[in-house]
Amino acid sequence: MSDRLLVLVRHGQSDWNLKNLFTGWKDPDLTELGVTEAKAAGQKLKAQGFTFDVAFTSALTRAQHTLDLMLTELGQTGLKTYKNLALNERDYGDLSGLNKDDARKKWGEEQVLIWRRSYDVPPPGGESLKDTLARTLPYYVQEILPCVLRGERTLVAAHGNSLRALIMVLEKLTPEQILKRELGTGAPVVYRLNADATVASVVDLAK
Ligand SMILES: O=C(O)[C@@H](CO)OP(=O)(O)O
Repeated sequence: MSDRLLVLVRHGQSDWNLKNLFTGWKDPDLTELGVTEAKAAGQKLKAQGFTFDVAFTSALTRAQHTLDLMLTELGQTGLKTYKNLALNERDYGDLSGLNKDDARKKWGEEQVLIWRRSYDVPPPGGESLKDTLARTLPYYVQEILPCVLRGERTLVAAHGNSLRALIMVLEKLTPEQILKRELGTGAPVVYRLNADATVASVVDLAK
């Protein structure tokens, strides 16, 4: 296989997504809708004929559960899987557990958008996207990318912001461009890489 396939999937809706709470490194599980979204992601990949040789996920339940559900749908429950906190969600620090609308009322729409989507402004006590990238990128380069370049078809189930950090590098996005990039829950993004690790093609299966 010299397909150099890399599929990134954000976990399905979590209990705290539903409650509109900043989540970060807190560890809520999927909601019923999140379970449905994760299964649908697996079914979508299966319908397109994908199978995988290796999977990576974070140390958090919502991503691991999403991966398990996808692998069940794919008929690949025994797949070699690596779990690492390098793929965890961005740490929201003092905002963790706060309601996002309450935060907007308290600090204003613009400040909350800066904390949620800017590249280098961290929320109080937490990580900026740049900080998140500083821990996800080495793991990607050292552990994930070698699998992809060896031709192992690779599935990654992680989080909105840890994946946005990787996508920023993969798609060479500027800090302005990444601000607007949102990832839907349970929406696979399918990359094929060139031998030099640049992106040959990207298909967002949510669209
Ligand atoms: O709360 C979080 O950890 C993330 C992902 O759900 O939220 P946001 O989209 O605000 O970065």
